[in-house]
Amino acid sequence: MASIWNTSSVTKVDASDAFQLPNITKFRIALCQLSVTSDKNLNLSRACSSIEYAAKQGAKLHVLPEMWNCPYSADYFSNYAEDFDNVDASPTLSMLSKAACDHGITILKAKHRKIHLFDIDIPGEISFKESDTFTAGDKPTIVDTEVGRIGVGICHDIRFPELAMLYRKRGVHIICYPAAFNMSTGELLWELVQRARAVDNQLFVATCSPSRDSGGYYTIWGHSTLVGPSGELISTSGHEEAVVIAEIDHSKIELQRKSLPLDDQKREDIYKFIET
Ligand SMILES: NC(=O)CCC(=O)C(=O)O
Repeated sequence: MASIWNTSSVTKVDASDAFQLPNITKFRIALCQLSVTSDKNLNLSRACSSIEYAAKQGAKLHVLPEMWNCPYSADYFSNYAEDFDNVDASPTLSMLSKAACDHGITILKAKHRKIHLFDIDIPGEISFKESDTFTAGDKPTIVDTEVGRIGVGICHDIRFPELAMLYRKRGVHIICYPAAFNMSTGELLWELVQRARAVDNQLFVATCSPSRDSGGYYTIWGHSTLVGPSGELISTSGHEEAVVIAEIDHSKIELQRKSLPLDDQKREDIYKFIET
């Protein structure tokens, strides 16, 4: 399903897309900003320890970075790839599945494939072409959990407001973006795009990045962050390895939408958002 701007028809939203408070209205989220090396087993064991730590802190939702088991560098991608249809043959899925059982948490309810591949060429600064090694996903990912309806995007997906708008229209409470922004675009844009997606759509945005010391040619910006529905920065990390534990209170969404009813103020006589 794709989303586009169009001036002649309206977004199709059914009753199940209306904003509803989830069963748990206040809970802790963990953003596990991991140091990623070329040693995959070490990456898995670090992720496992972070999940354990976060679970002990009472976190109900754990977000891991984009590329947390493999350095963000095209020459590693194919060697580190795993068969996600077979848990036993996948060291990563096996570890996550065990962690879910050990700590009584839910992992792996959906699979999101990055919709917008990161192809960039800033002369003298950075050049990267994901489309040389990856194929883009072709659908949004929405998953209902006890802590709310979650929309997923991966890194570069955050730059596309239409995806976040589509999630908003479908009743999402939190958009999670595992990510790995870089030093060239991170400082100027990373916080800006997160706050923009949150404030425009009046929902929570949670991001999680590897830490800066991660291996590979690409230097990572870090700064995993939780932003609230009025665009406020709730909690963030620096660039080093860290687990950010923060509170999500869904009543903030209701409050923000009551105080500033953007949906009612929209001028759909002038512009309309549709899904195709
Ligand atoms: N891994 C990515 O998609 C990086 C996106 C990024 O840094 C950007 O500026 O966009």
